[in-house]
Amino acid sequence: MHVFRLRGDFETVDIYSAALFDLGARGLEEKPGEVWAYFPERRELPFPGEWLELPDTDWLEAYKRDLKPVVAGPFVVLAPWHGWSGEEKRILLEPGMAFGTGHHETTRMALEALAERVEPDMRVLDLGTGSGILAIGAAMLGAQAVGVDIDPAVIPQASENAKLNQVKVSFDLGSLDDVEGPFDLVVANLYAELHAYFAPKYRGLFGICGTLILSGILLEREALVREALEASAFALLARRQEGEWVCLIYAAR
Ligand SMILES: C[S@@+](CC[C@H](N)C(=O)[O-])C[C@H]1O[C@@H](n2cnc3c(N)ncnc32)[C@H](O)[C@@H]1O
Repeated sequence: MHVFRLRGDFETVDIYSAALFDLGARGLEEKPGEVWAYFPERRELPFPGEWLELPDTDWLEAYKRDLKPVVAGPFVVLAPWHGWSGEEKRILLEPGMAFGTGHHETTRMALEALAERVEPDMRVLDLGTGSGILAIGAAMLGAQAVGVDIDPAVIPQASENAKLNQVKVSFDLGSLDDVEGPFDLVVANLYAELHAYFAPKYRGLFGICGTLILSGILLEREALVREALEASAFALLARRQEGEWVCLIYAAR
């Protein structure tokens, strides 16, 4: 396993975290005075830091050991070995290499927004599904959920996670040009620039109306997304913020 060490803590490195995951990072871990980004292979990175080599198994074992249950709205996200006595709906995830354990603000806010908007039998698309967590959450709320991702490595993991939770979700390799709408609700935890680029295409995923939940937006790039969405026939319904991260909920009109 290859580790890229960045100076700082989760808070100072947070501005890079979405970009690190997009460039192939499989996990981030805070150490005293630094943050370790785990990569399956070395690559050029546009951030200040240095590479370190680790035996493959160490980080995954340490990561699993330190993983804690996370509550998000009516859900709790658990690893299969966690106990939980609360009333929350349990999303079980086998921690693997895919993004989406519920520990990131962007995933938690998207789950909370889904819980407020999903109704039984809605057709829901999870664009950039990672571990499948959002599609699985939607299916638990009674939706017919579909998840797509451009990373072939995550599709089997998302399918395994759906089985673990005994929900039916179809996961496919691809992106928004590969899905067949219309959907009643689309959730996408990506990043601001991609939401702005996709804005005109998002409208084509819906029929007459629908709900679009956009997460993964850094506060400083919120205006970019809002301008693009408002120019593409979407009306802002609600906004969530946790720290530097924003989640925008739109109505297609
Ligand atoms: C931040 S993770 C979100 C994972 C999960 N949905 C969550 O909320 O935790 C973003 C995911 O989007 C995928 N992705 C990035 N660009 C994409 C694109 N253009 N189309 C589809 N998926 C994409 C990545 O491979 C990654 O799995």
